[in-house]
Amino acid sequence: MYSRTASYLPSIILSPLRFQSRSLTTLRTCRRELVIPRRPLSVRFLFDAAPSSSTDDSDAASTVAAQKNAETLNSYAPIPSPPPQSLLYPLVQEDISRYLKPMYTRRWSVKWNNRQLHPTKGTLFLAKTFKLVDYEATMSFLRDIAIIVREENHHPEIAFNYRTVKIQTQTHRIAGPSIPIPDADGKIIRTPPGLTLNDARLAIRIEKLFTDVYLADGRGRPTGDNANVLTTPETLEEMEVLAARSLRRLRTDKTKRLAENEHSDTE
Ligand SMILES: C[C@H](O)[C@H](O)[C@H]1CNC2=NC(N)=NC(=O)C2=N1
Repeated sequence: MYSRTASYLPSIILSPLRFQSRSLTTLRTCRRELVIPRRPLSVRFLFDAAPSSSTDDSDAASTVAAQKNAETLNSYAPIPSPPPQSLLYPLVQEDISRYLKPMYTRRWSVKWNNRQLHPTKGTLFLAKTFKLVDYEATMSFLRDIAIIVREENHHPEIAFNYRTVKIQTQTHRIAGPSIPIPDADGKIIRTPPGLTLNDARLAIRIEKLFTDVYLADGRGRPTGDNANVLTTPETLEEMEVLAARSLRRLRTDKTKRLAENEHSDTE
């Protein structure tokens, strides 16, 4: 794909006349080849399939449904108001008790230093693996999640399979003191990733969607109690221990990678 594009490019550069005589379709194909791989097909599909408009009736119906959903969800976890973008502080004890603890009983957990879905970022994530009955249900759930994600402007990492959807969310830069993390170019100072009210909101909305729609109509399957033992920090101290541990790992790994790069440069 890239090689076809690459072999075409010199002819554009070397021969403007020949380039002009080529059909625009070829150029468009060429551009498409360059653009499409940057966005996974599944994600394009999800957004393209989002409903574009709704009638007054369905607006009214969805408002009623939304109120009903809010009541159902509030029975186990309130949705926090979105924090201002400039005040993305890590969750405090009250937030953990109020928003995360009820979610732990629904198989959400805090993953630390998880590279499985994101090879370059470690540290804390709020995560859950959902189970569905078939691929149609999985695709539908992903589409519904994509709508919530767009509304929240908070983008979790998502991996999916035939009947499972793995979600993990973190806030890339939390407010607070900066911590030096060495990057590819050398040492930089930045605030580390962490968990904020944005992550709690997103997780609660996705949980609400799954419970009220997918579990309710049988397309979602309850996650059994025999699922793997999950990490569920209930106090700020426990959360900070995890954060410190994962950051230490992140920094050590980056330093190691830097050293390896230097080593290969000198060879
Ligand atoms: C400016 C914009 O709001 C931010 O870059 C958002 C976008 N989506 C995001 N998604 C997630 N998961 N974490 C973030 O910190 C984040 N930041």
